[in-house]
Amino acid sequence: MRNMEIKKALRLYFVMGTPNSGSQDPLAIVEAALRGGITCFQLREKGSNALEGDALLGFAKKCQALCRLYRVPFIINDDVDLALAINADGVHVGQDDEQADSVRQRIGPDKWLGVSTHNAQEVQLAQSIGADYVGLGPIYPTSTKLDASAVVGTTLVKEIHTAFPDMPIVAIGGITLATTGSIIQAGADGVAVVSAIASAKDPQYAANDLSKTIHSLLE
Ligand SMILES: Cc1ncsc1CCOP(=O)(O)O
Ligand SMILES: C=C1C=NC(C)=NC1=N
Ligand SMILES: [Mg+2]
Repeated sequence: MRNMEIKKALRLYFVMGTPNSGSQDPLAIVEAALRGGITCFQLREKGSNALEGDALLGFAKKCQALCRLYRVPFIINDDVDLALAINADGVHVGQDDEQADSVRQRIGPDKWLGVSTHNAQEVQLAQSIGADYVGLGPIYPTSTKLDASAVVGTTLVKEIHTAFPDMPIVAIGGITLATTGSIIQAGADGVAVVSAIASAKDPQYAANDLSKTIHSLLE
């Protein structure tokens, strides 16, 4: 059943773009994260000196090839054209991006559609347009997304999970190994992280620690 497949994929959801890789080789970080056991990868190419055009297309294809090797879903953030061009497994859009319902028209029923949400009203809207999952956050303060909205905390995770028991929920924003357990226990199906893996001195090890913690809490 698709819903269960998606909930499992959300367990350890790595989100990254080349600007998040510091001085490291971004593709090496993606591969290390895959080796460490991430369950989903999202290419979120945003911010200063983000790749564009052919450079972005080439990098996206390399990430997609790695994800295929590790049998991990490959999601593109915001850029629906890119997602369609390379036949990504899905797209993730924010509240301010192309209206999620027109995205669903463009990508069709089989690709995954994720929507960023910050409150119950936005989750309700996402559900009504057929989102496959919601990203909920920022749970904690984050310096990765410069225009993040107000911190919501794990209380909202519990609230949304209770109000929308079937909606797959991935929490995002300032999440670390230390806070992952309480987020899962609040009812999230998984955690989405950028810096906890991308900025780790050993991204594979960081991903593996997160994976072990999450899988110790979920059957
Ligand atoms: C993309 C996004 N959306 C809400 S917070 C965030 C960034 C999360 O980055 P980090 O895991 O480093 O706090
Ligand atoms: C903003 C976001 C929220 N949630 C997820 C999963 N990805 C994002 N880019
Ligand atoms: Mg966006």
